[in-house]
Amino acid sequence: MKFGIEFVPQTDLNEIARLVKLAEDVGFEYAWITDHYNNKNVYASLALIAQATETIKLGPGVTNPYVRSPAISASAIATIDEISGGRATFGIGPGDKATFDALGIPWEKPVTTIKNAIADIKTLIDGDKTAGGAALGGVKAVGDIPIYMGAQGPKMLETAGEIADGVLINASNPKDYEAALPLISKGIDNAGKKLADFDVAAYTSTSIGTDSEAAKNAARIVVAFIAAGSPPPVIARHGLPEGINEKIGDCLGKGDFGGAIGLVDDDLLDAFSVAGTPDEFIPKIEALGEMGVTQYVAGSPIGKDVEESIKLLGDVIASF
Ligand SMILES: C[C@H](OP(=O)(O)OC[C@@H](O)[C@@H](O)[C@@H](O)Cn1c2nc(=O)[nH]c(=O)c-2cc2ccc(O)cc21)C(=O)N[C@@H](CCC(=O)N[C@@H](CCC(=O)O)C(=O)O)C(=O)O
Repeated sequence: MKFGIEFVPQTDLNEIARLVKLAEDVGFEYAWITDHYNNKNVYASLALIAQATETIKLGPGVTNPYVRSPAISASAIATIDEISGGRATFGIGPGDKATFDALGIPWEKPVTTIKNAIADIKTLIDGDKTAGGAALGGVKAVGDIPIYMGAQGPKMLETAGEIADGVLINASNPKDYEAALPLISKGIDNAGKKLADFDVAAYTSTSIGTDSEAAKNAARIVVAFIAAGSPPPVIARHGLPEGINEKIGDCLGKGDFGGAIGLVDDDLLDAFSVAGTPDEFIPKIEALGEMGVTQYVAGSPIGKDVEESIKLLGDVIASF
């Protein structure tokens, strides 16, 4: 099992770079930085992290093909590869409708758009010319840059299997991977590739601590947002009460975070996060591995005390 860590670049970037260095020191192999237009810039964040670290691979987790053209993304990730001495990875997903509505960007044919974007980005990173004649000049990737797709829908998962080197799935429970793996495998088979060469990364909401209840409580608000954004089939997949996503969504919509958190019981925590003590973590990560997960990505909130939690995750990593 490989281990990654996710940060949302909305806090002090030098602190994030310091925490990624700590993560590298305790055994994490990947750092993924989320990309939302209303947060700090993902590539500026990655440049700082590249300077602060030596071995950890790093990249957007995930950008999208709508806010930046493939040429701009290719130049940006090739630059990170150059700065980091060949450690760049590249995560790209379809983004979300709410974002593009706010930006006035039409969100059309996401599968086709991602396929075309990845084809152009690969062409440019490889130093070749696109059909339109674009080519990178003053920046050159050090080597191959693995391309991951952020995906959750069936078509997007199959497409990831077909055209990417790995997939980042926003899901924390083995049931989600039981459903996702056949779709990813279909795409891998379509492309004549091997599952063994493909990285299935579980982008999980993580909260670890020495006190189980405190760790679980730290995850409840994040799980509330995930549950509220989960479609009915996902609620049903986890055997959760029908309409719980709407109930939580209503509380969040009214700013009633206490009410939303009050609705997040341990079944919801188990469905949408990995939370508890290190001893509780190990069997949960093993269960994800049994479903075909090959990279565990520790996502928000990571824990009540992030620095302490990264060290505890280091103990978990040491046992794999
Ligand atoms: C588009 C959408 O794909 P999806 O994978 O479910 O999208 C949900 C999320 O993955 C997407 O919003 C991501 O960008 C969210 N996301 C992030 N989104 C961000 O904006 N920033 C992030 O940092 C970020 C991180 C992230 C990490 C992991 C992860 O799994 C997702 C992440 C969907 O509806 N897919 C369906 C339908 C696809 C579709 O539109 N098909 C049409 C069009 C086909 C065509 O396009 O040609 C058709 O069949 O006709 C499907 O896959 O079956």
